[in-house]
Amino acid sequence: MKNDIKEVLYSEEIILRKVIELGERIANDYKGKELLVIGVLKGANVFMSDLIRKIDLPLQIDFIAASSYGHSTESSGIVKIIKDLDYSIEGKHILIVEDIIDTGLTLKYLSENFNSRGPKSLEIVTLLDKPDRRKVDLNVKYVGFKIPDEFIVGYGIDFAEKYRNLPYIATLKKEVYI
Ligand SMILES: O=P(O)(O)OC[C@H]1O[C@H](OP(=O)(O)OP(=O)(O)O)[C@H](O)[C@@H]1O
Ligand SMILES: Nc1nc2[nH]cnc2c(=O)[nH]1
Repeated sequence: MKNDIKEVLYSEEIILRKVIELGERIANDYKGKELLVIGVLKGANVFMSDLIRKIDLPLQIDFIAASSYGHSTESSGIVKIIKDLDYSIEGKHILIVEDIIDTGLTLKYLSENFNSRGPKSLEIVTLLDKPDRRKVDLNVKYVGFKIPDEFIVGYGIDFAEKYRNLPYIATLKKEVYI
């Protein structure tokens, strides 16, 4: 697996520092409120597990599994819900957790879907953001790192379901995915 890596962009230590910073900001913003944190599977799983342990507040968690059709490096824009939420979000403060925002199509679809269920508030936290790739407007309150348009893997993020268990975020050698 490590032979496929071109460059480590964010080490375990750098990621941890960012997760702590985001967790503290979120805890501060939601003080006194009941928070429901929703992870978008599968990619956000690793980030979400670390993040919730750095939010020093009582909170609940839930997951939704969404996927763009296709397994290439390009988002198709057609979002499919594979596993819906277990609980109602009506009247609750919702924080959606994503690993990466690219075109924004996944979160656009999920935000509209969630907003139609009547939450008290709805915000987004993402570890990685590729603003140059955005196809739709999105209001993202918490962003870990803004990254250029490079294909990355690790820390939950896959290529063809591999590399999710890398503890760092890295670029792949071109010959691996082309
Ligand atoms: O902004 P977008 O262009 O919509 O792309 C971002 C989405 O793509 C990835 O998920 P993917 O569909 O690959 O599923 P996964 O989380 O199971 O890997 C990522 O986790 C986001 O959900
Ligand atoms: N693995 C992976 N999935 C993505 N989805 C959107 N951008 C990316 C990326 O850079 N890497």
